[in-house]
Amino acid sequence: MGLLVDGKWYDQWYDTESSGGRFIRSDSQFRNWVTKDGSAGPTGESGFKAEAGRYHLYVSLACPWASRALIMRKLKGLEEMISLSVVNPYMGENGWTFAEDQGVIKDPIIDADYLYQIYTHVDPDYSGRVTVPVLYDKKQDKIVSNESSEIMRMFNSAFDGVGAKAGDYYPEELRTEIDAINEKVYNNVNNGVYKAGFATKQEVYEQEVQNLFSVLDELEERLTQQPYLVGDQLTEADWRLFTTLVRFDSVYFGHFKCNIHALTDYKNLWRYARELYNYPGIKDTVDFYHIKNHYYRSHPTINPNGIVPVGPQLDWRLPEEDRKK
Ligand SMILES: N[C@@H](CCC(=O)N[C@@H](CS)C(=O)NCC(=O)O)C(=O)O
Repeated sequence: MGLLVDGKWYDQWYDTESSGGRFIRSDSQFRNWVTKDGSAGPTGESGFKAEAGRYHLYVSLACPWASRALIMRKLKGLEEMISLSVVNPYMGENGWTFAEDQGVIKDPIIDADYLYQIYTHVDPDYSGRVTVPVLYDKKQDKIVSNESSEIMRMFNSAFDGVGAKAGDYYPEELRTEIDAINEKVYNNVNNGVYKAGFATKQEVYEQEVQNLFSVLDELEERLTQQPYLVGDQLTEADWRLFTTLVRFDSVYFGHFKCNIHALTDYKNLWRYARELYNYPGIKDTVDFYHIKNHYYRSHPTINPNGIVPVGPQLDWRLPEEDRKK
């Protein structure tokens, strides 16, 4: 794993030394928005109009952030409209690569070997982390965005006039509630597992893992009252939680030591996670080979020998009698 400094790649692990053993995620730098008419979005420049065939999405099937974008692309039926590349699950000294493996989809734009070449292609002096997802504008040869939460929002509505499927996962009247739950889930669950897993001090790890499980307990309780995080309707808040839940027992429980409980110990959350997994189209976006091989092989500081565990054996099917709460 590494990063770019003035367009040059350096192989370097996260620095937790200067932050008291804490993992601090850096902010994404490309923050433009695809909009219906090409006007500027909440951040960034104008000039990215929603058009079929114009944009390309780079993802890792292992990555929970990239998976959010992939899920929204699926839900909104944008597969034909927005082309896709998938990186190799192993993220080593060159970061994400397009080396051949099952499920890898090569880069059609510059036939890059490494994802960082996409970043330097649009900005030869780029400094920062090279992350997925990346939404790329083939018309202007620019990166639109490398921030998954914003790519999700664009996919949710920007392409509605050019043939996207119906469905609004961020409805106006629920936004305040969605934003509030997203904030809590992001800090304690989505990023919480990373904060626990990458902590390099015992007390930091313990605190992060406690925060994570206290929020999972809260969510478990919430799901006794209502089927989804924000009431009766599926929203982006559910899909954002889902990408962490689906990786939980296979990776975060063991690799990131988030092991106070397994997801399968939570009656409601486990049922809910399976319901979302079995939602039309969603399981096509989940690849346990990429998920397990990425995490267990790419983090030598926490799993130096790179052994990928065989289990756990999980049954993601949801029997008919469990479908209704
Ligand atoms: N805030 C970003 C985070 C994306 C992110 O951190 N992706 C990880 C993969 S799960 C990555 O590419 N990491 C490479 C690195 O940090 O060098 C987003 O939500 O899009």
